Amino acid sequence: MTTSTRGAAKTPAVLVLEDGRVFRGRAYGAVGETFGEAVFSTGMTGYQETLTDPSYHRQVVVMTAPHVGNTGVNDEDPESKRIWVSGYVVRDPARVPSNWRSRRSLDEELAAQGVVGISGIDTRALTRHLRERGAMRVGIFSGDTIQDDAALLARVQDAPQMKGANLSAEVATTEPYVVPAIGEKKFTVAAVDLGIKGMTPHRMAERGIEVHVLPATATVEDVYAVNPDGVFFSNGPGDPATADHPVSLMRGVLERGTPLFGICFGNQILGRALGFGTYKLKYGHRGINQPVQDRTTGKVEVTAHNHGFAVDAPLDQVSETPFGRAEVSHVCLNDNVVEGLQLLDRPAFSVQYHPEAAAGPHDAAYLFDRFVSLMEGQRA
Ligand SMILES: NC(=O)CC[C@H](N)C(=O)O
Repeated sequence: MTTSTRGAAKTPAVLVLEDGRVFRGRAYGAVGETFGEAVFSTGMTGYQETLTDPSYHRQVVVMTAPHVGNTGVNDEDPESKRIWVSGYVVRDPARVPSNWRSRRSLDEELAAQGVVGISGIDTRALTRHLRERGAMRVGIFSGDTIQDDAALLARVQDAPQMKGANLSAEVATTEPYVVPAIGEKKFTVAAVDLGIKGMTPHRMAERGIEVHVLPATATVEDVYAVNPDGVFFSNGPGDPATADHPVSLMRGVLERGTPLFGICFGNQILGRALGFGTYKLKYGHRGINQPVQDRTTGKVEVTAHNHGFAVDAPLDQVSETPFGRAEVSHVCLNDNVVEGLQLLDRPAFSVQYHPEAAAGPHDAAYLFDRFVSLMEGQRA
């Protein structure tokens, strides 16, 4: 990737999908080339949180909202230390950002971080294509990297697939760190970082939890060395079928009966730890308006999603697992995909979506309170 930006808005760019469909537009952000899995996000706000979510590592994100960058880039909203998307696709980027917190334009930020993007293409047509054909590999090429379409297509078809990708270690912390409780400390949680977003420990800290964030390679001994009241497994990039170490770590936690909560990748890990399979969705769920039903209360919540894989568990029956009975606690009302699991004989549950979502909606914030209740129950 190169990062020259001067005149990028006039530099031609080409987006090539692995099935040969081509879109032509203009460079946005860094000029150069990039590859990844093409996925679309329907969120109309929260682009900074999307770009900096480590779960988007190796994905090229297509924004269905036509105007992106309107509020520029601030220093408060990132979910991690850098942008993780491997490429960014927008229709009509803001020419003049306007917001009291804005420090620079999104175009400048993408360029400064070396993230290659494309603008000025028909993102609606591209999204419909991905919805019909499914998420697939893509390349974006601008400036000197443009060659004839056949040569570009061959390069896209050589790029790695998302299925089978083991990526947590590429994004997670290598050193443990502590996020202190806000106010009085009530609990200690060991959070296994598979690609954690900054807002997750914050949501726990707000509830009096001191969060010990541990590397993805943490062992059962590392987890129990912090004397946790609860253990958390984070979101993260890649294919859950490859996450053998987190699955065996989680089994160690389930055996001990410590309260356990998982989000997104963490839900897929719980699924696997219980003996269920995972599979790749055709085009996944990404956005901030996905309807989910909490089957334990019957309530419907509007939620933030970012997942391309899902757990394969029976919806309408209680399953016997090595850790007792388990059931599907949450389901997506658009397509009946499993969105949450809970154990009936042990204090453990997880959701496939994002109750921490900083850009909102916040309907699902109660799940952090549920985790607190499990930890309180264990003490009583
Ligand atoms: N946000 C996440 O944790 C995503 C989990 C997994 N990488 C998926 O795409 O399904």
